[in-house]
Amino acid sequence: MASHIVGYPRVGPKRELKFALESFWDGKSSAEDLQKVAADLRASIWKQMSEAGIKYIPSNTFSYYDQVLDTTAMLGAVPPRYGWNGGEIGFDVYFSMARGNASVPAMEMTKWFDTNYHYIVPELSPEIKFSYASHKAVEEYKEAKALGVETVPVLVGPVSYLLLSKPAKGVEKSFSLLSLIGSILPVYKEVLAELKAAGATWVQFDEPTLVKDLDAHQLQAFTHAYSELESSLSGLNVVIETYFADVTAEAFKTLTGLKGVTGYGFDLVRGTKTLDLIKGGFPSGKYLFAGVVDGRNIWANDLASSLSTLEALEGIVGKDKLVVSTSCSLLHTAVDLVNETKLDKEIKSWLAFAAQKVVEVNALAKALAGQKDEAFFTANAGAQASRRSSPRVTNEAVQKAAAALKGSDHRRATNVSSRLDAQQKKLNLPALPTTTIGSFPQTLELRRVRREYKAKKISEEEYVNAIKEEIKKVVKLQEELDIDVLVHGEPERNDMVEYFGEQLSGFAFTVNGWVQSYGSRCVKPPIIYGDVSRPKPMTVFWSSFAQSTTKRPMKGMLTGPVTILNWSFVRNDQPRFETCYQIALAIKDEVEDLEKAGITVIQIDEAALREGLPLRKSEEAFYLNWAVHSFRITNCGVQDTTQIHTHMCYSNFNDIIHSIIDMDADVITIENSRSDEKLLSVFREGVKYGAGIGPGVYDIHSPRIPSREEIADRINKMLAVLESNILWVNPDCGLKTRKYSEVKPALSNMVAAAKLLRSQLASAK
Ligand SMILES: Nc1nc2c(c(=O)[nH]1)N[C@@H](CNc1ccc(C(=O)N[C@@H](CCC(=O)N[C@@H](CCC(=O)N[C@@H](CCC(=O)O)C(=O)O)C(=O)O)C(=O)O)cc1)CN2
Ligand code: MET
Ligand SMILES: [Zn+2]
Repeated sequence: MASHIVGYPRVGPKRELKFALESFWDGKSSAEDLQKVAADLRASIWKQMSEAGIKYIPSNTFSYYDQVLDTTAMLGAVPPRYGWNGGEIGFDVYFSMARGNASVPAMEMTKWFDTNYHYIVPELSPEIKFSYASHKAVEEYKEAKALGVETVPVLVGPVSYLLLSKPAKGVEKSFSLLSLIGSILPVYKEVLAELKAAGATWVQFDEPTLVKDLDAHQLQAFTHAYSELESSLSGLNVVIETYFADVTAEAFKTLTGLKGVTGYGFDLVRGTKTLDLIKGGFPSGKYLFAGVVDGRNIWANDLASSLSTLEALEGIVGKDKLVVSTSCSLLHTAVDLVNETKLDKEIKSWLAFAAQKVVEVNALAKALAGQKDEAFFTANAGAQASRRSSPRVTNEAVQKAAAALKGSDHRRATNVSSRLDAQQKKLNLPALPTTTIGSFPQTLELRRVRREYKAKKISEEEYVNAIKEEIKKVVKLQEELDIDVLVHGEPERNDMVEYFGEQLSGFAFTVNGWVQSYGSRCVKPPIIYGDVSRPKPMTVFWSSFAQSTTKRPMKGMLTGPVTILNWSFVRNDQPRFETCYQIALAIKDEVEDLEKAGITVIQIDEAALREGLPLRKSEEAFYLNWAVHSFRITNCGVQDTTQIHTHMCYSNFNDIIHSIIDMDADVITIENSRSDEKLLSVFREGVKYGAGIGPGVYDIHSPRIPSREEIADRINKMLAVLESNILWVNPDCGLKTRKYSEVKPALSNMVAAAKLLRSQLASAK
């Protein structure tokens, strides 16, 4: 019985890759230093899997930034603005595409399906000449082989690659991305030939778009692509991986009918309906890669339950054709539980990170082969039982209060335009008010202060004073820049979700449970293991202090329930909406305490609302309903004069704009500039929108500093579709990842642009 891992985290158990990348980008270390760290990480992962007994070990799942960008490099699909002149793509071009450089902005970055991972969106045009420009897949295969490890090279499948791309700017609308399939397949063929020559016997194509609602034309593209590849695939075993949801009956039919393919991988955690399709008929002689170990979460697998699923599948596909696997790449979970020294022992026994999941996959495969590790299974059953019955998981009062919310409605009493009038009387803001999204740069000094306080190396008093100084500095800077609605800069927060998790009951934390979000940036999602409640106010102290240092309005800054839910590792023992309602009640208490403390503008970030949208249309309405309801619960109790802001990032909102309006926030600040202002088209199409809105005027994910003219130009585009009295001026997102040397000139240009347009508006009157 065989075992397989779809993919593995590359950042390293202690974020070694992150530090190596950032040091290289800062010019503090060489390309060779970076390559050495990367090679050591790959070697240790391969060794670990091979020692665990995994049969199908992936290679080419490492990436210096992103696997879709790696595919863009493989295909030589570099947008002309990066000045690439052919040849093997090096760090220069590669990182310019990812991060931009002094003269050229970065490529667009967007959410990878419904995860908190972000990929770099390929930009394609009919004229593009593809060429084999990065041999990384082959090099990694050979590198593992040289270490004595036979691997399965993983490629982003050709059809998913195109479906995840976008037409380059200026390309005519009728251009179909799928029409490029014939142009990219020759490169894939070269890669396959080279892999075969190097000795590869298996190859894995990740085609996760197969879990979406695809039309007949899109499905046809898979059939076409794989029959085109058939001769190149001969002599290789081929597995097509799908993940993140179940596949439709049509997609299942297409997939299992593909030529040249030996096996199919399915996510059997999120895609339980796929089980019925498999039971309804699985092609004989083909391999089933059964993804029973959850790659999206940190819970230990219920081995007994997985084993019975696998036994049933064995009856269908045959003993020698069933492969035990993970539900998706382990990229989306934390790396190694071994490094968690501070976790409560009982809670720790409920968990498995990537390294432990590898062991689970292997234990299941061995059990199927009749070599069950009884001790391992017994310990696992014990942990499952302890989690089911532990009193620390349940809080009946919370359960009751949350249950009462379901089915009821929660809304502010007056409509948004009359609220905005009441707020303006109080706030007296200029036209095109300027603001920022919340965080200011997290300097090394600041991180040191937080770290030393956590480690009890400095006293509470020293810590509080240091944070107060930082807030004063940030307030002063904003006043000097002449920003209208201020923020305190979030210096006391490590992360906008983790910070709240740390103060709510029902959450546990890790020390090293990092998960890659984009590039070198990682998050440490808290673990929601029990019913959620708020023992005491969380932000009132800092927000009140910040407000006391300025006459300008200071935004209270909270993370909303949907975002806390979507960016945590959530319970899998109750529906997501139940957990979300519990968090909503906790945030509601916080909103009301802030209002009582005299904070008149409160921002409740719902950065992750869009990414939680189910991948299948049929499930969207249900999600949007409870998600938007949860948001409204948090602020339905405030006065008309309290202005509620929300913020969202990376959002393709056009399809859910009515739900966004239904959140009934007074002001929304929204990412806009790193996605070619796609957001604005929804207003161009005439959607009625009356609340305040601040589409981001510049991309904060890039070190590049936008000019006043460029920002003014962006604001002008907004004014063409939105009334000037509802428009706000702000960056795309928080500034915590930037340096002050970037933030000061960028914000200064932003305020100058707003002032320029204010005067133009005034003289036009
Ligand atoms: N949860 C979440 N998801 C999100 C976002 C977000 O802000 N939060 N933003 C969007 C974009 N994604 C982002 C993801 C991460 C970061 C980010 O800045 N991450 C930081 C980590 C932030 C953090 O929590 N750092 C801690 C830990 C500090 C630290 O690094 N300490 C050292 C200690 C070393 C020592 O003891 O000497 C370490 O652990 O390495 C802190 O600042 O307090 C990073 O990777 O650099 C930004 C955006 C989408 N998804
Ligand atoms: C990822 S959304 C970020 C919102 C948060 N208030 C910040 O400014 O960092
Ligand atoms: Zn954001």
